[in-house]
Amino acid sequence: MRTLRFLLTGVGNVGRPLLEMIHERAALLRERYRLELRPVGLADSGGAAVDPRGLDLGAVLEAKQAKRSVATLPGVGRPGMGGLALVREVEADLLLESTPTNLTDAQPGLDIVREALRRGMPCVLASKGPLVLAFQELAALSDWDTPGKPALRFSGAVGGAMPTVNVGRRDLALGKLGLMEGVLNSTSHLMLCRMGEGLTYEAALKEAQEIGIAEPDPSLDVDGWDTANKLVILANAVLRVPTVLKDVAVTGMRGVTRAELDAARAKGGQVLLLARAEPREGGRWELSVRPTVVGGEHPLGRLGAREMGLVYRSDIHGKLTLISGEQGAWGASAAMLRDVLDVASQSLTLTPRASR
Ligand SMILES: NC(=O)C1=CN([C@@H]2O[C@H](COP(=O)(O)OP(=O)(O)OC[C@H]3O[C@@H](n4cnc5c(N)ncnc54)[C@H](OP(=O)(O)O)[C@@H]3O)[C@@H](O)[C@H]2O)C=CC1
Ligand SMILES: N[C@@H](CC=O)C(=O)O
Repeated sequence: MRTLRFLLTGVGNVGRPLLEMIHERAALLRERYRLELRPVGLADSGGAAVDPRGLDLGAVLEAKQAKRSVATLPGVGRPGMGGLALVREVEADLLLESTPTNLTDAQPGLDIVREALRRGMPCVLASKGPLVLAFQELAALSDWDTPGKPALRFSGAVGGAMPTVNVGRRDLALGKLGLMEGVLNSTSHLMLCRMGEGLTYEAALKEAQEIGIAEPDPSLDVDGWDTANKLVILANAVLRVPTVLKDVAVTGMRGVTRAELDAARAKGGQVLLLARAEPREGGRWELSVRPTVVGGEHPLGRLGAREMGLVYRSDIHGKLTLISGEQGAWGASAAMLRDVLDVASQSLTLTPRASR
């Protein structure tokens, strides 16, 4: 039996279900993977909770359910202790990071992940800011560029449970990739569908917020930036082209009218907030995010309101369409868990180095 001691920064819509899954599936983890995942440090916006013997997840989840910070937990709470201090001061084998995405400076996630990787700690991210603003730097600090360096995984950051990064990078190995198209933001897609059914913009956004899929700042969703973030991550990770946000032409969905939604529907198609990566001369890619009318014959033309999708085209694999149903933040939590298992299977000797 192996024990992996983990830190989690961000205990919100993604972090909470992740802890629930770890708690509820502890027996299955032991039985199937001979693995115990032990939470030794958690941080939210109010501070941290630390226990090297393992925090009581039942008590943690109860506190978060009651909208209390983990820092209020008796005996283990550390009011005011941030994620960075957690990584510096608490010995652990693995960092899980799910703080809010911030496109200004990618903080607090970026410093937390940098510090963890520098200390030799594998990192699993749901947050996109560090990947979007510093992909090449994090790749250089991790196994992404150099085998043997600490693992960096982020499959939950692009499409939740839909295995966009894994399929593109691993399963389409050696393929020369062609046009890639995706509906990668659940919130805007749900909103476009609901508005097509007659809901107002505000009511549609409220539904997305209620199911926990909207960003803490929902302008990232509706203005196309969350989709652009995911396209930047896929371009770096799958297309293997160093890419930053300004390489993407971005138009959000706020300007889409009811008449446009109705017209697309009448023809059997729909309006999608579509991410596209199109190969051009000289190894260049043209990247865009914009509302796009697609017909019913398009592989994503009949995407349901609660679905996301991605179409890869490869010269040797052909066309591959991924569609994931039933969105929800838990899809990203489940993807983080699969990344944890990937890290656990690859690093047979994880070295705790948090106290240096
Ligand atoms: N929701 C989704 O469907 C998906 C989200 N993501 C990404 O995952 C990340 C988390 O999203 P989500 O869970 O929805 O967001 P939430 O707003 O629900 O949760 C954010 C968590 O981070 C905590 N937090 C905020 N600031 C800090 C800080 N400075 N230090 C430590 N913790 C902090 C919050 O604390 P407190 O609890 O005290 O408020 C909360 O626990 C985002 O980067 C998002 O882009 C990725 C895929 C899907
Ligand atoms: N806000 C995002 C959450 C996942 O990345 C979305 O709506 O898709």
